[in-house]
Amino acid sequence: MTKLALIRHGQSAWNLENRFTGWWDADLTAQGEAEARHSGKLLAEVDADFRAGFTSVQTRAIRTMWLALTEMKRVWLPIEKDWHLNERHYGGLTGLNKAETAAKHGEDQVHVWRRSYDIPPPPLEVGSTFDLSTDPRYRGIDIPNTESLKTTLDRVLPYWQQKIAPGLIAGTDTMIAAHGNSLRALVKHLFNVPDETITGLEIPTGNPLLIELDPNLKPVSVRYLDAERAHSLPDLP
Ligand SMILES: O=C(O)[C@H](O)COP(=O)(O)O
Repeated sequence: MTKLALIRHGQSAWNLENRFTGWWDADLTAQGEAEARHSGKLLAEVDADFRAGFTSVQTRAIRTMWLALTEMKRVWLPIEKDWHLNERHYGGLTGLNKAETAAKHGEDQVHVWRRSYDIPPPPLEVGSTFDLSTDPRYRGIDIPNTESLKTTLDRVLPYWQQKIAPGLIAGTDTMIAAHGNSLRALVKHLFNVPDETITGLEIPTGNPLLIELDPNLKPVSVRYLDAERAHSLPDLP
């Protein structure tokens, strides 16, 4: 069985401040760094031979991968960074405090923006402080101004199929360090989770989700490595 480890980055500065983050490049907090190292310690104990890694182009995911690999003594792994694994773009909500936004627009509206499958938040205004169109890492990329979980899946999936799946089919144990919603999209695909229930899946920061895949990439087992910080798991397909 091939092993796939999905790691949501450790706590970021904006997770701590409870701000909508999306594509904004918030870095890890000291606690986030500790969570990333702990992920690496847990992964080092797994009976696996990780030989490939993928991250987004966002600092918190990249550094989570580095810190985990350092603990695993595997900094030599080839790592591919790609924006297709970025967090879901939070549009015009980027930078706002989640609790203040709920107080202003109501809990129900904020829940729709955060957890509906196909309703995106309002778009980011052109010229906003959080506009990343001049960021060199996105040169030549038609960056979105908002995304739902559905449109996130629409860009994660081709990348998975073209870049990640072939290695897994060939038997390469693989790590992905990414984000709450890009990983949620991937789990939806792998476990055939229906649109209505995927939004209930919460992946904790810095707790690797270890999935064993058969040669058709069908999951045959799934568990969080840190059982004490585990959340509910999707049913096996
Ligand atoms: O982008 C963010 O703010 C978080 O990474 C994920 O946020 P969510 O829990 O609102 O999906």
